[in-house]
Formats: sequence, structure tokens, C-alpha cells
Amino acid sequence: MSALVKIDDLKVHFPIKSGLLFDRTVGYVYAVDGVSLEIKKGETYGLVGESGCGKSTLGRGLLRLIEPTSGEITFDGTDVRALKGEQMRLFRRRIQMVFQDPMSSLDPRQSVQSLLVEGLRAHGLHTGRADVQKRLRSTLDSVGLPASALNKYPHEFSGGQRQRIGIARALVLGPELIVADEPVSALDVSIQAQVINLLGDLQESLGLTYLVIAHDLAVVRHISDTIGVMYLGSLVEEADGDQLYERPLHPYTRALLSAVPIPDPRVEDRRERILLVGDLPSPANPPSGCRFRTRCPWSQARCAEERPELRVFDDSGQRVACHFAEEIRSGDLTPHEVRAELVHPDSDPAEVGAELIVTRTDLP
Ligand SMILES: Nc1ncnc2c1ncn2[C@@H]1O[C@H](COP(=O)(O)OP(=O)(O)OP(=O)(O)O)[C@@H](O)[C@H]1O
Repeated sequence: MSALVKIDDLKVHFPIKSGLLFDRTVGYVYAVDGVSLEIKKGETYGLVGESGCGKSTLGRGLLRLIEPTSGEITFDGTDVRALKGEQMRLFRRRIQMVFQDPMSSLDPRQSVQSLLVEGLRAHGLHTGRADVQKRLRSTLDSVGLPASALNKYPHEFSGGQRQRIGIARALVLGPELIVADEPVSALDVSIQAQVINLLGDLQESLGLTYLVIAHDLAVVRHISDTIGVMYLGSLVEEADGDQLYERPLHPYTRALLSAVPIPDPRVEDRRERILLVGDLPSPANPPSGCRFRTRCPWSQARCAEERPELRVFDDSGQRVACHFAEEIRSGDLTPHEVRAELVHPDSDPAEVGAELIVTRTDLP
């Protein structure tokens, strides 16, 4: 499969302004700080990480809703950062966004028909009443809503149905890539699966490519061909979906995975548990070297001095940005704190003084 999207060393730095007229730049928020990745045609790329790590900024930077500071973005062979005027408008039609909270992204005063027509009009696709009606009905049908929904308003629908309208609004323009930013995190768990299945069905029938942004690894697991893990503006690991779960290499990925509950108590009791304590450092003042080192139980002097590159780990194609991924995996490097007794599921994390706690029950 060829790459539909190529992002190379993308940086999005927001200036921090000060002074009476806010005319003095006193620093930067390094929201995205050198991310490179590729999204293949027809695949789903899941981007995960804690709140504030730069996922949404990356998605918006890709669409140039936020102007990147530096780096390259190629979409279907076109240099996105060089696009202007009409070319930019055409490009925007090819990529659409689906947002987290359908209620706040849909204007409550507009009927579904008017919400869908708005996009068509903005892109000059509002040609002929009969054609438009046909297009709207078939789009609604593809997201599992009846044609009668056209004359209703967002508040008349349930949360899951509203997200279907959000998806219809993106689809009506016939995009190739959909950037879905936390598409199900505002929905009840029972409804989440329905929306995720719908996204999967649409991908199959329409050949869509997705960038799905989520803070929850459980959400991206079932739909992602490739998963990228972000931490403080950087990609720390990237792998095929299954591979990432079977063999997480980066300490941060291991911590994220250990927070996902496993329904089987026999597995749940035995597995590795890494509790991340402490807040995400400020992206305005990131740690030197490896951004994760201040919360990493395996950090060494080198981690403060040298920022690890996202490098290919072995011929599986898995990539990891950690100087010591091999040593951690083989067990040659032991974590600083082993406080197994305190990470029993009933223990209160507030009692735990250590920065990070690791049990090593099922490590190699
Ligand atoms: N327009 C902006 N101006 C200044 N700082 C910003 C702006 N947008 C985002 N940031 C900062 O950039 C960092 C990354 O934010 P971003 O929203 O991309 O993270 P995220 O991982 O998507 O988190 P969330 O899931 O909470 O949206 C945060 O520290 C945020 O405060």
C-alpha cells in the first residue's frame, strides 16, 4: 500500500506572549516537536497519548487548520504546505474531520439538512436540488439514519445518532481521509462499539483512510492497522496494532497498556503494572533529552543528554524512541523502583511515594 499522507519532522510551536500588548514572545509551547509518520491508503492510523501530548495539534496541523512551524506534509504526492487559494480549498475537501463532542460541533439551530448542505455549498457542490437531495439521502443511509432525519435538529437525536450526523457531514463531501479526533470518547461504552463498527464498515465500502486520535488505547486497538504513541509532542513508539499490544517496547507504552483493564482476572492478577505518577511535564518547558525520562523507571544519565530518535527496532518494522529498549526488554536494565506490594489493585496510588512503580511478574 502506498502512503496517502507523509509527515516529516513536523513541528507546531505556539508562542507564549507577554507584555502590556502581548507583543513580546517569552517562550513557546512545543505542542508537536518533530513528528514523522506515514499513513497508508485505506488504513487506519491510531494516534494515542495522554491529554495535552499534542495529538489534536498534529491532526489540525496536517489539515493546516493550524499553520505548522516547520516540517513537511505530503498528501497523495502533493506538498500541502505549499498549497494556496483554490488548491487549498480542493485539498480541504479531500480531508474531513469528525470531532469528539457532536453536540458542540453541530450548530443546534440548524436542521440536519442545513448542516449537510452547508459543506456542499462551501465547496461549490450545491448543484441542482434533486442531485443534492439524492446525495444527502444516500449519505444518511450510509451512516444508518433514515431520510426523515433531514428535517430534524441535533437535540432530537441521541449521542450516538448525533455522532452519525457528524460522520455524515464529513462524508457528504466525498473525502479520502478522515481525521477523527476522539470520535467516541463522549459516548456511552455500549454506543462506542456501534460507532467504531460504522467507521469500519464505511472504510471498507468507501475505501477511506483514517487518522483516529484517542487517549484510550482500548478504542484504537480494534480499528487501527498502525498505532503511534505520542508523549509530550513526540512519537515514542509505532507498530502494527497487534504487535504494539503483544510487545510494547517503550516504557510509556507499557505504562499506558498496563492501565487498560483485562476482563480475565487470571491475566489481570499476573500482568505487568506500571503506574504513572506525576503530571505530564509542561510542553513549554520539556525535559532535556528524552521527554519521558522524568517519569521513566529505567532512565539513565544518557537519557538526560541525548534525545532518542524514533528508530526501527527489528525487522518487524516496530519503531521506538528509547536508548535502552533492548536492555529493558531483555531484563539487563532493572527499574529504579520495584514496589510490588503497593501496586495490588486495591492499593491507593496516593499512598505511593515513588515516581513510578513496576511489578515484574510477567516480564521476560
Ligand atoms: N492554540 C494554542 N495556543 C497555545 N497552546 C496551545 C494551543 N493549542 C494547543 N495548545 C497546547 O499544546 C499542547 C498540546 O495540545 P493538544 O490539544 O494538541 O493535545 P491533545 O493530546 O490533543 O490533548 P487533548 O486530548 O486534551 O485535546 C497543550 O499543552 C495545549 O495546551
